[in-house]
Amino acid sequence: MIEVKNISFKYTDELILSNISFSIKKGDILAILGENGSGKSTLLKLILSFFKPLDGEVLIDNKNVHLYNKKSLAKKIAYVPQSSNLPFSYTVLEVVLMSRISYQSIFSTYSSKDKNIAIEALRHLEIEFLKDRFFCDLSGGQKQLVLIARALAQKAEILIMDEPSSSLDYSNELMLLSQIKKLSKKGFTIIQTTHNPNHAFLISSKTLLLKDKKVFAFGHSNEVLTQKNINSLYNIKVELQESSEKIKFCIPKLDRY
Ligand SMILES: Nc1ncnc2c1ncn2[C@@H]1O[C@H](COP(=O)(O)OP(=O)(O)OP(=O)(O)O)[C@@H](O)[C@H]1O
Repeated sequence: MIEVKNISFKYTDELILSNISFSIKKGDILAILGENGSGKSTLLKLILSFFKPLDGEVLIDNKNVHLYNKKSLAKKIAYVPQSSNLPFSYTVLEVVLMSRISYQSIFSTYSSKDKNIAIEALRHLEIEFLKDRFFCDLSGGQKQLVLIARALAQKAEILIMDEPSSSLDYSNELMLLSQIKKLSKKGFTIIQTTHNPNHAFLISSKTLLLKDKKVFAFGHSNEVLTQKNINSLYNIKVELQESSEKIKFCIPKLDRY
């Protein structure tokens, strides 16, 4: 359903990504991990068609992303940016309603159906009470939840999230992971970048590790997130253990520091 084929990319002279290939299916949750600056956000933006790759292509349902028009692509794929500084001087409800623009003709305004969908998305994330607040007055975590609600209201089948839980408190972080898992069971495909291997163990069917501009490993999370790979990826020492529910988790060793 999403195929990234041999893409390379540079902003200026220096290559940022080199010959990246992988593919995922409907219902997959893909975690992308790598050091700061390894190109995770750039890769998301290439999938979203914000940039054109130097070489290679991204296919969604066998069609190059650059061949979709804006509205039809917005019905396929929604983006939750790494964002708390977006300068929106709108209410939360208005920010979420922005996602419905691809469902309107040029002259129409938001319908009551659009409003209901926006409210439903806020309710889903338990933040309906924020609907009349100004987005710019919210905390970083609240803003993040609003942007996720905006993506849900877009009703796209693919969600691309850039470190979605980075500014959430522990409870909201777990709520978000559980929501992502539920969405994948409903057939949504989710790609998220994360700095936490435990998030990948908890919910991701697939994991992609980026290192030195290339794919360091890609495949089923439990096969990719080995002790050896995590240690090499970050140049750290971790130990892997397994919970009583057979979920692996990572314990860092601090003696390297
Ligand atoms: N607009 C830009 N112009 C020039 N270089 C850029 C631009 N955006 C990112 N870069 C560079 O591209 C490289 C990859 O950045 P990117 O944001 O994709 O990394 P990342 O893995 O998402 O990082 P982090 O984990 O810190 O969020 C970095 O060296 C960064 O400085």
